[in-house]
Amino acid sequence: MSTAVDLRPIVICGPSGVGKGTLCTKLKSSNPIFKPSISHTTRAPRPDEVNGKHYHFTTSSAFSTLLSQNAFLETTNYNGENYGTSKQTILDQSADNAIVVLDIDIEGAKQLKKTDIQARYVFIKPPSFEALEERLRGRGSEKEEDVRRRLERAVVELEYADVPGAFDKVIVNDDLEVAFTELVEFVGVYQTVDAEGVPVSQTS
Ligand SMILES: Nc1ncnc2c1ncn2[C@@H]1O[C@H](COP(=O)(O)OP(=O)(O)OP(=O)(O)O)[C@@H](O)[C@H]1O
Repeated sequence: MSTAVDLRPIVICGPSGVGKGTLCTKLKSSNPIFKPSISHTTRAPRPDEVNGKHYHFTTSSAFSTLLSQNAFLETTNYNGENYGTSKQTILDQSADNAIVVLDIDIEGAKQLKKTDIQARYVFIKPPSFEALEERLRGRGSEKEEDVRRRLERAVVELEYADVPGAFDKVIVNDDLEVAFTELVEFVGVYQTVDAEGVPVSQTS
């Protein structure tokens, strides 16, 4: 017997360093149905990158046009190039039988809520503020000033997570495996490949 799979995108929010990326990576490697959203970018493709698979490679003027049409949930500028998560891309990927997993900040989530995209919103909480600080410092990828800025932002994000109805599910990422199990249960699609990539079961 097969049950219809809920293809609504999964939005994963939470303060920097809480483990969103770690959980998203685990989710995506547990079942090929989970896909990251394919961003638009103005940067040139690298030799191994395929347009429409790794990114939607776009000219600066096309990017500006999309921006003026309010086509993006969020945009970033990195190394002088623009990157954006397009709402239409999320709709297209969902129509193509993928569950899009979005690791976006709260502002991006608020933007998404204003659209007609029916997503499922998950907030990842640290077991404590001290644990968050420890993880951020432990990762060692940010300068002290940046760590402080991220922690200040975390206070605001954690407050927003407590607003009734802001998220469909709040998961405390204390033990990673426990948090991952909670995430999988919420999403309702069980793993088809184990950590070695060996098939283990079908979707629920
Ligand atoms: N449950 C956990 N217990 C201990 N450490 C963890 C746990 N989950 C993740 N980590 C570690 O915490 C650090 C931050 O995790 P990660 O980079 O996934 O966070 P993030 O929320 O994606 O951050 P950012 O938003 O800045 O990208 C990493 O070093 C990761 O290995």
